Amino acid sequence: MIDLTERILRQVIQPRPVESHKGTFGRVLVVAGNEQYGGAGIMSASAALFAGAGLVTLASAAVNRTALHARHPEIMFLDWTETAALRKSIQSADVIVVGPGLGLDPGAQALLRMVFTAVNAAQTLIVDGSALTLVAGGAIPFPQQPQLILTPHQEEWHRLSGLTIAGQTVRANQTALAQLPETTILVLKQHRTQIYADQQVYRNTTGVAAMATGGMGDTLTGIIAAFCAQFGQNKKPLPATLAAVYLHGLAGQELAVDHYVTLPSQICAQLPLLMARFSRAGL
Ligand SMILES: NC(=O)C1=CN([C@@H]2O[C@H](COP(=O)(O)OP(=O)(O)OC[C@H]3O[C@@H](n4cnc5c(N)ncnc54)[C@H](OP(=O)(O)O)[C@@H]3O)[C@@H](O)[C@H]2O)[C@@H](O)CC1
Ligand SMILES: Nc1ncnc2c1ncn2[C@@H]1O[C@H](COP(=O)(O)OP(=O)(O)O)[C@@H](O)[C@H]1O
Ligand SMILES: [Mg+2]
Repeated sequence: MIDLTERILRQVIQPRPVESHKGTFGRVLVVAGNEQYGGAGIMSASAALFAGAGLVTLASAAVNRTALHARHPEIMFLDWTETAALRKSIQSADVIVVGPGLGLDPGAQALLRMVFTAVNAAQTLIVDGSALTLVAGGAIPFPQQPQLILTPHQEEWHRLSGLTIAGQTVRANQTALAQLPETTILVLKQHRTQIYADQQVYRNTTGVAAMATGGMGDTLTGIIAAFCAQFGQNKKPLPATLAAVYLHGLAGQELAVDHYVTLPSQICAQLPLLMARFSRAGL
């Protein structure tokens, strides 16, 4: 087990090239947030925006449009029942997040099937929340083509792998991961999140109990997405993922010095400050 340190941030977060534009920093599409869990989609997309993705689109239940734009007009919005437009949006994305607040009803199942069918081998697909629970149900297999990043909490991993929380040992987790598409990265969230990839296991050393608030995992998906979009090119999604997990915890930890609880929106606001600090450290 390799403990993550600040070094991963200096290694991954680079000063922005002078000759650049929004397209340089990647296109993230977030498919998330039904009528009940609209906040999940908004938090994931907001985190992608604050973590530096060049263009962010949220595909969600139509009712979430105004709430999103009242907070962040920078994020584009798509009604996820507009299937042709959604398919087009999937095709032009570099990184897709699917699942936070998606729900488990037949509409959510159809949407998940559609996303899994439309993604291609050049893309990164981050699967979280309800989407993991739906796959665990057995009727919708993970796609083989894209780079998969799964971000279950321990109960979601229980549903997916069949391993009880007490049975989630390193060896058992590695064996379960070997049943999934070959290059899958597993981010197994808990108070000290573990990341499994390439036969290796990493342990996050940041994060505090002040972060135990609904929406904190939704927020992590957006940070991973933005990091893969900006820094995960040339088939290097693993360092980008490790840095995103570390940064998410560090933001919460620093806030917790004088905040008893830390909200996802506060974590987002910290991200550009921390990224500036660590990109300069690399100079
Ligand atoms: N504002 C919004 O829109 C929000 C929308 N959300 C969306 O809601 C959907 C459902 O997601 P969900 O995570 O809330 O529920 P579910 O999948 O039933 O899992 C909970 C069960 O797992 C257990 N558990 C065990 N270990 C655990 C661990 N380490 N971390 C966490 N849980 C752990 C836990 O144990 P217990 O609390 O009982 O001790 C409980 O029995 C999903 O799409 C999500 O994206 C949320 O993000 C919230 C904000
Ligand atoms: N006590 C804790 N210490 C450190 N990190 C925590 C703690 N509680 C929660 N977190 C972090 O918050 C996130 C929770 O994810 P998740 O349960 O999926 O939340 P949600 O679905 O509500 O967005 C994970 O990244 C987890 O590591
Ligand atoms: Mg979650």
